[in-house]
Amino acid sequence: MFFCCEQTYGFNNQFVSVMIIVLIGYMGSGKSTIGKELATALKYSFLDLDAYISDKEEKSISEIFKTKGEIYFRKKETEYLTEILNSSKNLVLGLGGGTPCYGENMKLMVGHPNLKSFYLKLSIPLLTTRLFLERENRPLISSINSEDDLMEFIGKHLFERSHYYSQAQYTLNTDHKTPQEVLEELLVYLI
Ligand SMILES: Nc1ncnc2c1ncn2[C@@H]1O[C@H](COP(=O)(O)OP(=O)(O)OP(=O)(O)O)[C@@H](O)[C@H]1O
Ligand SMILES: O=C(O)C1=C[C@@H](O)[C@@H](O)[C@H](O)C1
Ligand SMILES: [Mg+2]
Repeated sequence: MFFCCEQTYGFNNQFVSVMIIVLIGYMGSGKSTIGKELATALKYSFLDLDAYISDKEEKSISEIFKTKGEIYFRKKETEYLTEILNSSKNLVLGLGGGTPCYGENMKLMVGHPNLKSFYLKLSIPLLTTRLFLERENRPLISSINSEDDLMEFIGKHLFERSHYYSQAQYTLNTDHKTPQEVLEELLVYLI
């Protein structure tokens, strides 16, 4: 295994480790929202894995799913995740909702020496309310037409995915918390 991030860098005659903070969670759990604020607070760069994949492939995530299929997307997701984990700068990384649940992705992160991972946990009813209004650009749920069907889908999906999400180093329950409150809780583990 080779991680650039294991290296330390001379800085003002000190050695400074590069740190990657990874936000894990279901679609709509707040990874992008909280991630940007956390990066600003820490003066780190923010990287959203979905946006990174979209840039590299020059297609929206929905277009990738439609034209190349989900398996192609999952292969690229692992490839780009590996690339990012090997990068050598301080980073807050917001994963895709499914990233921890495929291939060896979770192992890559758990075994990484300079990485802290946080699961932003949100209950099924709150995820449903949030996602029902924002499902259009999320290909796995865009064709679901009622809140009841969406709630059932999310419930089943979380039943399968929780096993992976809960391998994060820290789990934060974010129900009824503002982004600012979630950010403050996160910072407690980082400062
Ligand atoms: N703590 C919060 N309280 C209320 N609304 C929130 C909170 N965090 C995020 N939101 C809202 O929920 C929606 C989804 O948030 P966001 O896009 O950050 O989720 P995500 O985890 O990045 O989703 P995806 O995996 O689909 O990219 C957005 O409209 C965002 O403004
Ligand atoms: O939960 C998922 O599997 C996904 C979540 C999004 O972030 C995207 O990565 C994509 O739409 C798949
Ligand atoms: Mg996002």
